[in-house]
Amino acid sequence: MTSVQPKPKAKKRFEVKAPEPYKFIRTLGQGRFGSVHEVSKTPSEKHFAIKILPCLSESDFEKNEHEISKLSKNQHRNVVGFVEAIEGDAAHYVVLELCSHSLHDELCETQKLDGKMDVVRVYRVMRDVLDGIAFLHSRGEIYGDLKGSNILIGKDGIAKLGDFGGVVGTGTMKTSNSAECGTMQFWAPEFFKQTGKTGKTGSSIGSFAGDMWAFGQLLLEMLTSRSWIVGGSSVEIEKSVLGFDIGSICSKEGIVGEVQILLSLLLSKNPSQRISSAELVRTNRLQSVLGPETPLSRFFAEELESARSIDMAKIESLENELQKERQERSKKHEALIKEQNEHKKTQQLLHKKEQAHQSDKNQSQVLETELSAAQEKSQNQKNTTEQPRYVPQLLHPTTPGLYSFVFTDPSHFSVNSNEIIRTEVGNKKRRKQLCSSVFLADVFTNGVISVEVTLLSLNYKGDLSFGLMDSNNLIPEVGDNLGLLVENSIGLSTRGTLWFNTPSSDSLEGCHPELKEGDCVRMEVNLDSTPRKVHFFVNGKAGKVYVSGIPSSVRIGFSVAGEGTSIRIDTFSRLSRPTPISEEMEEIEW
Ligand SMILES: Nc1ncnc2c1ncn2[C@@H]1O[C@H](COP(=O)(O)OP(=O)(O)OP(=O)(O)O)[C@@H](O)[C@H]1O
Repeated sequence: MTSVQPKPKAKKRFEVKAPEPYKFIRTLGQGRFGSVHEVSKTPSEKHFAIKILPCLSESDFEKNEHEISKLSKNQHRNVVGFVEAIEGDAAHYVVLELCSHSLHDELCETQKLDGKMDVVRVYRVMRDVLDGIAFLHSRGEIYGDLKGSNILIGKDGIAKLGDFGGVVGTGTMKTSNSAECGTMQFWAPEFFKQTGKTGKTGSSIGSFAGDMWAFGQLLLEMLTSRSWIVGGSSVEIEKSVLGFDIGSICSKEGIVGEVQILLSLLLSKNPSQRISSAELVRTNRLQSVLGPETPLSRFFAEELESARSIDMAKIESLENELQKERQERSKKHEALIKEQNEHKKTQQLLHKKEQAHQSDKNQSQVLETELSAAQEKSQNQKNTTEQPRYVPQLLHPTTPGLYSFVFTDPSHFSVNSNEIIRTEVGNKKRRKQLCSSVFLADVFTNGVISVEVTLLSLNYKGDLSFGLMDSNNLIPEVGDNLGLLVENSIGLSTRGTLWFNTPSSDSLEGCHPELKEGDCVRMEVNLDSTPRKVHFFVNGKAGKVYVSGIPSSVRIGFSVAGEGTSIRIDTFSRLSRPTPISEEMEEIEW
């Protein structure tokens, strides 16, 4: 019997088949430069996404290597997870974390239903995107292709930047080929270089300010549920971008106050007036999409009404004034505390002296031995009752150990996995250690949150404070004081002092022993109890006091003064139940 030879198929340019040990499951999408597929890995059966980038020429090879290198070197909570890259005969296979959908899908769904996206959802997604963009910008990288289909929503619900084909470092020129330079609908006006003929594009596409324009377009699209850049051809799109006027869109859509200012700062046609990603993170302006209006936003809205344009200098000077006022107040507060502490010390010394005169020396020795034995006994008892009885649960279960941060000034820190190192101390001319702060990106409003850190390296006594602040505060500026540098904050300093920058309490010395390198500090914030509470543990031992009446929404972070000081975040979890507060602990009101 002769076997029938199958007719040879026409040779494909590259095979849409997964490389070993991956098995093809289904196609997820098709981009301009490659297709994306869901695959499972044998033998674990874990699912991933594989992006197939054809590699048919030298220039394809370079472009693919560039994308892979940018993605693998810039891993972050808000960047799609890179697993590995496999070089095939005619393609590069990039294995990625499998995400559930793109922001573009979500926007299409909302538009189909004729609805508007919930503002909390808008805020959450855009804050994730901003953190990702700010992270890239802090490393001198431009994202270059921000749009809904490049924002992927992970299985963990976190928005991440995907598709690193557009990423370039500063100083790198991009080609003028629009197919390789992001998507025209998201191009900033300055990228359309008018040469007399419309449709001609500039030679350098992509800048930090260009990323912020695209961020603004995306935010506007999410808030209004429609895209404002229209047109089917490049000429029409160019016309639409150059004629774009955020002022008239805001009045048409009834967008006022802080949100209008935010959009105007992002969608300013002048790139030098556009807000930077670092400034947007620092000022926390994005939070305005959540409303409600503040007196400051009303002031700005009135200003806008009359001027119809944003006076950047005025905004900056207002913010500087506000900041100065805060710093003055916090200096006064600190001086007052110092004075009170000095007074307390003198009083205590006088009291001790009096006691020494009155008592018999021998009797006092007997008493002291009895006292220390009793203290030891009670400490032992305390330790047994304070064993943590909770089941830790990671807040970001799919990316255990990787957290994202908000910095006073990212250039003052370097982050290596969960280790945060203070690299710069600011204005060295002043020969002073200037304090800088770093916060976990999350704002907490409920639950029992436990954050445990190890002090890896301390530069000098009292150079670090670990605590929380009211999330309504702006991220503080670099400054002279420790504490968290702002009002409505508390922190445990490495001197063992509990700092209070609160309306009703003074800082307390000796709450814990002085902290040293290698010590492990845990802060437990209970936002579910009435009143809300926070307490600290050093190497498992609770302090003498706990704080009640903390704000309903808080940020957790550090203020660091010493150059080279480093901390590691060991656990960051939600506890199923709070650690009981011992009756011996004193309650101090916020
Ligand atoms: N890691 C992933 N997990 C799940 N889906 C993904 C993943 N990466 C990409 N996708 C899906 O595949 C589609 C194609 O992605 P790709 O990045 O190749 O192109 P694009 O962004 O849609 O288009 P363009 O190439 O024009 O930028 C995306 O729209 C997205 O829906």
